[in-house]
Amino acid sequence: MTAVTAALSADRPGRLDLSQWAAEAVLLDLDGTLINTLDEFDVALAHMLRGMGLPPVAKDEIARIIGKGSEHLVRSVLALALGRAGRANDAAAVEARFADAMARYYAGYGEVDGQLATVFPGALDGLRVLHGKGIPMAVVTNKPLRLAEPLLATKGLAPWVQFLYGGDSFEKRKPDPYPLLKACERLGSSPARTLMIGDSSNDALAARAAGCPVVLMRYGFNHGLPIETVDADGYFDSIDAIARQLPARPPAGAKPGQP
Ligand SMILES: O=C(O)COP(=O)(O)O
Ligand SMILES: [Mg+2]
Repeated sequence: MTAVTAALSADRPGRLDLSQWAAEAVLLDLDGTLINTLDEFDVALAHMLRGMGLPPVAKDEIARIIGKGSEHLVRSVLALALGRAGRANDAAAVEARFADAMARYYAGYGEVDGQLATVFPGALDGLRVLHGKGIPMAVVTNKPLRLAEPLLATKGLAPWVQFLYGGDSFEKRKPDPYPLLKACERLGSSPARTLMIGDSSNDALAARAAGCPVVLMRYGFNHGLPIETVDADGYFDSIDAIARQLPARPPAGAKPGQP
């Protein structure tokens, strides 16, 4: 039995007892996990739609679409707005406007990147605690690097994170396991000993396929669905709470079981 299975079969079936499980590394999602970026998405998309002469889309509708990358977000919002304007909104109509919409979206987002976003309570402390325990971290987001990089820096999270991978870092993105596997490779950790912390089914699916245990934040977006409907190893209200439970990483060279 692996240590993960052993910890899972403890007194809370289906849940991973983090205090009994030594993490070699942690992977973190960005939007909805570390940072609340809903207001930035809202402003950038409003800028895009205004410039295209299309009606606005509500914030709660945007919250349900976030998490699958900018292209998916822009295509979905375009289709919604075109439909509301009484215009054709099939795939061909959306594709015809896609490049223009993306350019407007990036321009709108670039003006507010990091300014309207807030770090979720406990996220920064959580990163500090993980760092103090010697656990290396990487951020694996579907947000493009050009937006993710300044955001992480502006919000003061960058110094705690070894690597950042965006939705455009590789050919495949979450829910594909590829970015998680590449992050593990770079961190020198085995997937089975690397904890993914996310906020959506996208993160959970990618982690399951990569063989990483996964815990999910209750405050995130998750495509508008209750988070506990997603198969995961635990559900938490703050990253701080996760970080405090995990044991410190044993020094390099220590044998399993050694203090
Ligand atoms: O869809 C996005 O742009 C952000 O997604 P994330 O939740 O992977 O950070
Ligand atoms: Mg997310």
